[in-house]
Amino acid sequence: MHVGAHPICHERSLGSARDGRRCAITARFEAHVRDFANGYVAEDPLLTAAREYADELGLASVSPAAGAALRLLAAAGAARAVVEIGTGTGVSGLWLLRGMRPDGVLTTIDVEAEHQRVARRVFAAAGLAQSRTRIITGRARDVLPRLADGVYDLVFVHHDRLEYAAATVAAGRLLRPGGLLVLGDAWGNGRLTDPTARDPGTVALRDVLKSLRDEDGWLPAFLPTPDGLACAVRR
Ligand SMILES: C[S@@+](CC[C@H](N)C(=O)[O-])C[C@H]1O[C@@H](n2cnc3c(N)ncnc32)[C@H](O)[C@@H]1O
Repeated sequence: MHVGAHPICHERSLGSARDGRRCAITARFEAHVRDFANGYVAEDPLLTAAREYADELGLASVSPAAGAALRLLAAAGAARAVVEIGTGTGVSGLWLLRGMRPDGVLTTIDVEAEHQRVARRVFAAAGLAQSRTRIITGRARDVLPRLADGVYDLVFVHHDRLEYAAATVAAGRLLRPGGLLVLGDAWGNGRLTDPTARDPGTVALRDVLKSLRDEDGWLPAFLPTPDGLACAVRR
């Protein structure tokens, strides 16, 4: 077991971030940062309800901090055409739509029609016209080849880590030059930086982040929201 002074609290403690243990001060600091980031832009009751529906279905949704970042990114890019892979109950979709141009269309894909039924109700309750969303039921790998090349401003990927690499390749084709790819849940539920985590989903996530960083076609940055957003602009 590693024994050493912790870089943040300078306490000598048994264990370190490396073997998954953290001192109490660091844990409190991390909780404080997470709570501040999630509370800085508060969710409205509709987003809270959509998140609760997701919880009931056993689905993860983007954190409030990640949702606010998605809205920011869509607004900064004046996004009109957005693809989302992983509709869920519509939490991330609603954040994206609120940042997009008023005439923008969200194309959102999910293999589970039941999840999309809830999302459809959430979008309607938000007062969005049906024309603002194109909700496609199907597996990402079957649907993505049917979407047009080079016309999308933003692609948000939030489904199955084992399919993030294929979705990234597809996004390279779908995005216009200057368009933005965002991968959700990019901390891999905390496993990304745990060197002992070698499950296939975590390994796949590390590989896709490395390829985004190292390949010429992307300009990458990692946004450390509580759940992590890996972003890259299509050159
Ligand atoms: C984490 S949830 C998405 C949550 C949503 N983005 C949000 O924040 O509200 C992942 C969703 O991806 C869907 N999914 C999983 N694998 C898929 C695949 N291969 N193709 C399409 N959808 C998939 C699941 O049914 C689930 O609804």
